[in-house]
Amino acid sequence: MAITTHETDTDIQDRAILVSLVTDEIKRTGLDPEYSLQELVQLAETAGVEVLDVLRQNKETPDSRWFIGKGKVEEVRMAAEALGANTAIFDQELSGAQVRNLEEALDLKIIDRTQLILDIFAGRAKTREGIIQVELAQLSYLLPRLSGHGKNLSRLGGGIGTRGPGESKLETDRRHIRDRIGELKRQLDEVVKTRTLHRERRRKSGAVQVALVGYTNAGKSTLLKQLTDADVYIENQLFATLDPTSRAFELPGGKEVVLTDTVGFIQNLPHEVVAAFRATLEEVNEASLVLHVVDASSPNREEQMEVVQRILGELGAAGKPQIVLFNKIDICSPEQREMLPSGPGYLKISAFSPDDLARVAEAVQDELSGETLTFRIPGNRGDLSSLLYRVGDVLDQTFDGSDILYHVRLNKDDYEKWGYQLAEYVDESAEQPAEES
Ligand SMILES: Nc1nc2c(ncn2[C@@H]2O[C@H](COP(=O)(O)OP(=O)(O)OP(=O)(O)O)[C@@H](O)[C@H]2O)c(=O)[nH]1
Ligand SMILES: [Mg+2]
Repeated sequence: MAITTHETDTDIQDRAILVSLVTDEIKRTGLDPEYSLQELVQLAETAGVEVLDVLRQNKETPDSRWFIGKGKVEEVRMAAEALGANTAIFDQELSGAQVRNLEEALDLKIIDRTQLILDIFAGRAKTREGIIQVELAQLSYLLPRLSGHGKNLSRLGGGIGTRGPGESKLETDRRHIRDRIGELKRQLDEVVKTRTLHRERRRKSGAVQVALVGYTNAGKSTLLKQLTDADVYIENQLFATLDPTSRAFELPGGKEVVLTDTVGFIQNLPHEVVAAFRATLEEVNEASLVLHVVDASSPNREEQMEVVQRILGELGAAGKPQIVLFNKIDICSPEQREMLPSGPGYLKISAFSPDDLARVAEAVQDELSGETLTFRIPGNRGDLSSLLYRVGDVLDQTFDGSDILYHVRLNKDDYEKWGYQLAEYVDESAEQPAEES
């Protein structure tokens, strides 16, 4: 099986040349290819690969045979020879034919970004669900890339080490892989059913779900640990967490919610991966509140936030109430702090500051229990006054000329339902300024 075999090859250290091709299409996306490449270096190191060199090429369109241009292939070959590389890792997705042609031309193991990510996942998966999902993603990625024949076929799924699904040579047969995919999907359905039952039970017991989401390495697991004393794996590397962990989390008012840590997101997260990890990521959809953890110290903070919002959208969770936690504020430069947006829905925190953790707990409580607003209702609008009493918890009322000022605690859902009638009567000047760090 895919996961258990990788130990055998760890003595053969992967020594790699990284390659990035910047096409016009990539330029049009506006994404920074250098940032992607930096990340590829981190991913490679996380996978235990020694990075020897990084080569780049600008080209209108990819070469259909080798992806990079012929001259560049020669350059990679010479660099590999000079530095003693045994692997080339491409930052963009390669077709099956391109992999085979490159292998032939370079006599190196050829891996692309997606395979590298899946390989890291394979090394991390601990739960049954995680293991099934990784293998499913690997095989879904591999299948359309299996065409033609040859010795290279079995190496195609090899990945770093031998964690790839191609480890067992027999499994490189297409039909066999299709069968296996079917089997894995069935197994996953079972796991999903069990998970759904658990969730149902949790829901019936009235437990409210809060999900920690964010870019990989933002500090999600650290926050779960700091907030709940959970014993979770924390590492300064990409994709430290693969399987979701849930812990009870007590809010200041004594109410308990369930806080869930999830797999981190990354740019260019391949579709196969999102699809395969849907079961895990379902947790996010079940949540009443999303805590979006951001590494505020990252120079790529904004891109990372966009990636997270886009993937939340793909999961159908874009409209969830969200609190953005700008984490790692302790290592931000004054300029970085200055640039951070502020206001309601944004908190600047360090996961290591007890005061900040208390503010997170307060914010979660406020968000879940609603907010206190002041309404200025004209004295002749008895209908609105009674609506306020119906949908909210009126804390006090004072008279101001011909108006009545109501201080009301509103439940979020109710306010969303009725707020359109009341919105224009919110008295902004009476609001508390948003809490700031
Ligand atoms: N300085 C500082 N470091 C932090 C803070 N929060 C987390 N870290 C560090 O950031 C690194 C990543 O933390 P994790 O909690 O593993 O991050 P994650 O979001 O769970 O990452 P993945 O599971 O890989 O997606 C670790 O080295 C943490 O110690 C913080 O507030 N300040
Ligand atoms: Mg984590």
